[in-house]
Amino acid sequence: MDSPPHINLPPSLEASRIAALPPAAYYIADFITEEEEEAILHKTWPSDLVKDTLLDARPLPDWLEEPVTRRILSIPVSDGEPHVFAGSPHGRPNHVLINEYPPNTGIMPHKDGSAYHAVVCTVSLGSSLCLNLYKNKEDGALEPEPVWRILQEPRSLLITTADLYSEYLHGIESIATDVNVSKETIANWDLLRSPSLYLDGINQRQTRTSLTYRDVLKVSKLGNKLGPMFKRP
Ligand SMILES: O=C(O)CCC(=O)C(=O)O
Ligand SMILES: [Fe+2]
Repeated sequence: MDSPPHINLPPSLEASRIAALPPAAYYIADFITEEEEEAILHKTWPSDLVKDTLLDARPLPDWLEEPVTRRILSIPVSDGEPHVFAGSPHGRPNHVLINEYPPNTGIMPHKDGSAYHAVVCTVSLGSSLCLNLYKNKEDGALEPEPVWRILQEPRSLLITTADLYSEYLHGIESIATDVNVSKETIANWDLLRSPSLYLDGINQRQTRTSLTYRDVLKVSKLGNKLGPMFKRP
């Protein structure tokens, strides 16, 4: 499970595409090192007053830009193409949401809405858990079972875009153990760092912290209009 001391990023996101999902989602298991994970977790301790709050600092502090933003911007979507934020209004993420999920903590199925450009980059720290993707029935009600599940390992980067952003909902179950974890049920199984950890079908959760990088379209209205939405459930 040790992460490499140096990170070898894929030559393009295409190499990390989650083929089972509609275009397009990408998963890079080793996006940061254990040392970088530790350093970021240290920064998000409550003393730094950023946990579970909207970080509304511009520009983003160095420890959120380096290494994560720099690496995101360094990977072309495919050969000869620019990075995944090239088409976004600010050309880069300008906003990071930090969420903490102790065991038995989740987030209700939801869509992220029109405040953001439709590219979401999530770095996971500390523990693995499953992100569920849901769709609405014809009548608008939520299908109770997820259509797909993505297992997010610590130090991984997950990128979701396009229809996955606008047409599907995402959520995390409030459970302590993810069950039925297998090649058949996990969309990104072939891209996992350590699939052998889940051969019994079980992921025992520990506290997972996520950093969600997005481009907020209208930065100036952020404080007034969006602030209260970002409290954790
Ligand atoms: O923590 C995550 O991976 C998801 C968070 C999320 O969906 C959100 O904050 O909108
Ligand atoms: Fe979300």
